[in-house]
Amino acid sequence: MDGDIMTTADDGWEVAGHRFRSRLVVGTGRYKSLEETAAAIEASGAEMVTVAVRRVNLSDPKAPMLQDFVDPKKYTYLPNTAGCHTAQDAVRTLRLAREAGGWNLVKLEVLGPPPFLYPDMPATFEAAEALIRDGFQVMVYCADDPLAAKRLEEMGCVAVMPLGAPIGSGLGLTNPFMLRSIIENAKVPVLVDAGIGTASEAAQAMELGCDAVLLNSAIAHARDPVRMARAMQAAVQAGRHAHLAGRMPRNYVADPSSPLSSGLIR
Ligand SMILES: CC(=O)[C@@H](O)[C@H](O)COP(=O)(O)O
Repeated sequence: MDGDIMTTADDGWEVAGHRFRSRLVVGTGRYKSLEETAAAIEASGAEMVTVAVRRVNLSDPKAPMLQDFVDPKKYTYLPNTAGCHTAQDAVRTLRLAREAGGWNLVKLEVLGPPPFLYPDMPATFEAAEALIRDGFQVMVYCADDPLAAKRLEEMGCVAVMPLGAPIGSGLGLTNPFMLRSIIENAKVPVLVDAGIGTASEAAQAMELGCDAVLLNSAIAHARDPVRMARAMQAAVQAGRHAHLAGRMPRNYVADPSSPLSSGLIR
C-alpha cells in the first residue's frame, strides 16, 4: 500500500523518543506456535511487539526462543508484566528484564483477580512510581478512568493505555466516552490496550483519536490469524485517516443528498 494516501499522509507516532510508522502494537502470546507468531506479526506491519517476560523463553537456547522467530533487530520489544498481581512483582520483573535484555521502555500492568483481570490501580500507581524513580520509561496499562490516566501522566508515565475491555474478552470498546475524555486531555500518547476483538473495533479506537492500538487476542484467536493481522493493519490506518478527515455530524433527521425542488421529474 506504499505511496497511496493510506501510508503517505500519516507521519506515525512517537513515545519516549522512539518513532514508529505503524500505529499497531501487537502481543506475542496466545498463538499456536512461534512460527504462527512470526507470520502474524509480519502480516500486521507492527514495529513494536509486547513480550510477557515471565512467560516467554528469552534466555534458554536449549528451547525455542522468541528472538529466533521475532527478530529484536527488526522489532522493538516492549517487555510487559503480564501475570503480575502486585506492585512488587511487577517492579521486580521489569528490573530483571532490564538486567537481562537492557530494556528501559516497558509496559506496566498490575492485574486484579479473575474473572476480569482488571487493572489494580492502587498497585499500578505504586509500581509506576517505583519504576519511574528507577529510570524506566513506563507505558502503563490502566482503567478507562480519566482521573487515573491523568495522574499516571503527571507521575511521568510516557504513555497511558486504558483498556477497551478486559484482556482477552474481545468485547471491543465498552466505554468510548471515557476513552475519548482520556484522549482529549492527555499530553502523552494514548493507546487502547486490551479487549479489541475485530478490525472495526481497532478502527473505532483510532477514530476516537488514539495514537495507536495494542492488541493480541483478536489476532491470535482469529480463525486465520495472518488474515486478521492484515485486517488490523488496514483498520488502524483507516481509523487514523478517518480521525484526521473529521467525520460528518450525526443528524437525527434526513438530509437529502440532492435538493428536493430541482428535480427534472415532477
Ligand atoms: C499482550 C498484552 O500485553 C495483553 O495483556 C494486552 O493487554 C492485549 O490484550 P488482548 O489480548 O485483549 O488484545
